[in-house]
Amino acid sequence: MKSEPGWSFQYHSMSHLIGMSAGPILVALAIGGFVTWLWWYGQAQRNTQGPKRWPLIGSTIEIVLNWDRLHDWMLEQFSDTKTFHLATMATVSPLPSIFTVDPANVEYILKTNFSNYPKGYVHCERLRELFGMGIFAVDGHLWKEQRRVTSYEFSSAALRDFSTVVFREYASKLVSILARFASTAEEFDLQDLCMRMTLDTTSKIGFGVELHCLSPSLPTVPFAKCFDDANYISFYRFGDPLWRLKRMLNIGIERKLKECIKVMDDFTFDVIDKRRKDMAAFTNQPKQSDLLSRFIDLCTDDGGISIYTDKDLRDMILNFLVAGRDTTAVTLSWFFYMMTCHPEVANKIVDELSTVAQSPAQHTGEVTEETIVEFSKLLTYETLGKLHYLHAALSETLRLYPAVPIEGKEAAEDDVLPDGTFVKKGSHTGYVPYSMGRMKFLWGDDAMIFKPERWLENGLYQPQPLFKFSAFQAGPRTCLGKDSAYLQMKMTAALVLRFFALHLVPGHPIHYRTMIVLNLQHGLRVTAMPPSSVHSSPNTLE
Ligand code: HEM
Repeated sequence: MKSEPGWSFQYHSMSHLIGMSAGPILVALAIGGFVTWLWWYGQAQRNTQGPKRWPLIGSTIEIVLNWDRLHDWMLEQFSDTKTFHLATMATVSPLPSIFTVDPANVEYILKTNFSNYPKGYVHCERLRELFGMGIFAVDGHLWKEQRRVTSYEFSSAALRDFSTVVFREYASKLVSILARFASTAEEFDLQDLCMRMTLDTTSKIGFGVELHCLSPSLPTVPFAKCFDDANYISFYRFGDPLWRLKRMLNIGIERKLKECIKVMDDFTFDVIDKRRKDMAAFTNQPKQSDLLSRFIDLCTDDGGISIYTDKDLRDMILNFLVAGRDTTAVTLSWFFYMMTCHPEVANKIVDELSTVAQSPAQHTGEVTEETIVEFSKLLTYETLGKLHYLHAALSETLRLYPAVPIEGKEAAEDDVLPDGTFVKKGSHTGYVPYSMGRMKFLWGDDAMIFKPERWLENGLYQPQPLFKFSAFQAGPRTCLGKDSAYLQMKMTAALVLRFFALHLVPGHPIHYRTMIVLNLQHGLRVTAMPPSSVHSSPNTLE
C-alpha cells in the first residue's frame, strides 16, 4: 500500500519528538516518580513498628546486612513493639513470619493453643536426614509417643546416677587438660574443650560408647567431625533457597551432608548391632545404664522381639546427642566468658564451694590427678543441689546467652494471639529468648547487667516464670534435659573454678555465630592460672 506523504511526515516528526525529546523527559519523570515514592514509602515506614519492609523483598536487605549480628538486630526491632512481622523474599517464605517477646503470646503458642503450633513441615523437612523421625523432627502422635518413652527414661534415678558418674569423670578429664595448659601458661580454646567434653558424655550416656574426643592429644574424631558438619549443613538449609536443588544434584554442601550422615549411620548402626547381640548373648549380666541399652530393653516384647527397629533407635540416640551436646557446651562457654569478665562472681562461686569442700574453697598449690579426684568425689547430686549461687549464675548466663536464641513454630490454622496479632495459617510464628532475656519490661532497668543475685531470695534460688525465662522452652514440649544440663554444668563449673582463674586472651574477639545454637564464632581463647587476687571489671555486657 502506498503511504500518504503527509502521514509519513507526521509520523517521522512524532517519532523524532518522542525519541529525541520526550524519551528523556519520560525517563526523568519515571525516576523522579520512583524516588518520590521511595521517599514517601520510607517516611511511612518510619512510623511502622518493627523492621522496615519493602514490596517483594520485605526486609531481606536489612536481614542480609545484619546477618552477623542478627540477634541484636532483632532486639532493636523490639524497641517499640512486643510483636512484629518479618517479611522476606517470597522464594524463601511466602508469608511474613511473626516474632514475639510477649510472655502472654509465648504461653499461648507453647501451651494454651499448643496443638495449633507444631514445628511444621518447613522445619521438619530440613532436618529430616540428620534427625530422621526422632523427637526433634516430628509432630503429632509420633512426637507424643517418643516424648512418653523418653520422659520415662529421663526421669529414672538410674539414668541420673549414671549421668552423675559420667559428668564427674569427664569434667575431671577437662580439668587435667587445663592443668597441663596452665603449667606452660599456654592459651587454649575452652569452647572447643567443652564441645569435646559434652560429645564424650552424651555418647557415653546415649550409646555407652567412648568417643575419646577429650583424650590428652585432643584428636580429630571422624564421628565428631561429621556430627559437627551435619549439624551445620542441616541448619544452613533454613537460609538457603537452593538447598533442594543442590540435594537433587548431589553437589556442594548437600553432597557433604550425605557423606557425613553415612559416616554417622555406619558408626551408629554398628553400635546398635553389637549391643543387640551382646544383650541377647549375656542375659545374666548386669544391665547397662546407657540409653541405647535401656531403650532396647524397654522396647523388647515378651517374645524377645524388639519393638523398635535399628533405624528407630538410631534416630532416638542421635536426637539425644544433638539435644544435649551443643546446648550444654555453649552455655558453659558463655558462662566461663562471664567469669573472665566478672571475677567477683567467680569468687562468690568459689566461696560457695566451701559448703561442699568443708575446707577452704579455693585450691592452692599444685593441681594433680589426686587433688582433682579428691575434690570431684565431693561433687554429688546432693551437694551440687546446694549450690544456689552457682545455679543462679548459670541461669543468668542463659538469660543473656540462651543456647537456642530463636524458636519457631508453624500455625496449623488461622489464629489470633492474646495481644490481638492475626496469625495466618502456615505462618512461621516464633518467640525470641535472646531478646526476651534483655527486655527492660521483663527484667527491669538493669536487664543488660550480668547479675546472678536477681535469681536469689535469702540466698535461695528462685525460678522465674517459665514463659518469661524461655531458654528451655516451656509447655508440653519443654526441654527434657534441663536438670541433667544443670547437673553437668554445675559439676564442670565447680571443678574448673576450684582450681583455676580464667583470663581471656587480650584482643580475642567475642561474638556469636548466627546459627540455631548460640556458639562463640571464634571460640573462647583463655589462659588458666592458679587462683590469685581477683580484680573486678565493669559489670555490664558492653
Ligand atoms: C543448657 C542446656 C540446654 C538448653 C538451653 C536446652 C534447650 C532446649 C530447647 C529450647 C528445646 C526446644 C527445642 C525445640 O523444640 O526446637 C529443648 C528440647 C529438648 N531438649 Fe534441651 N536443652 C539443653 C540441654 C539438654 C540436654 C542435656 C538434653 C538431654 C539430656 C536435652 C534434651 C532435650 C529433648 C529430648 C528435647 C525435645 C523435647 C520435645 O520436643 O518434646 N536438652 N531443649
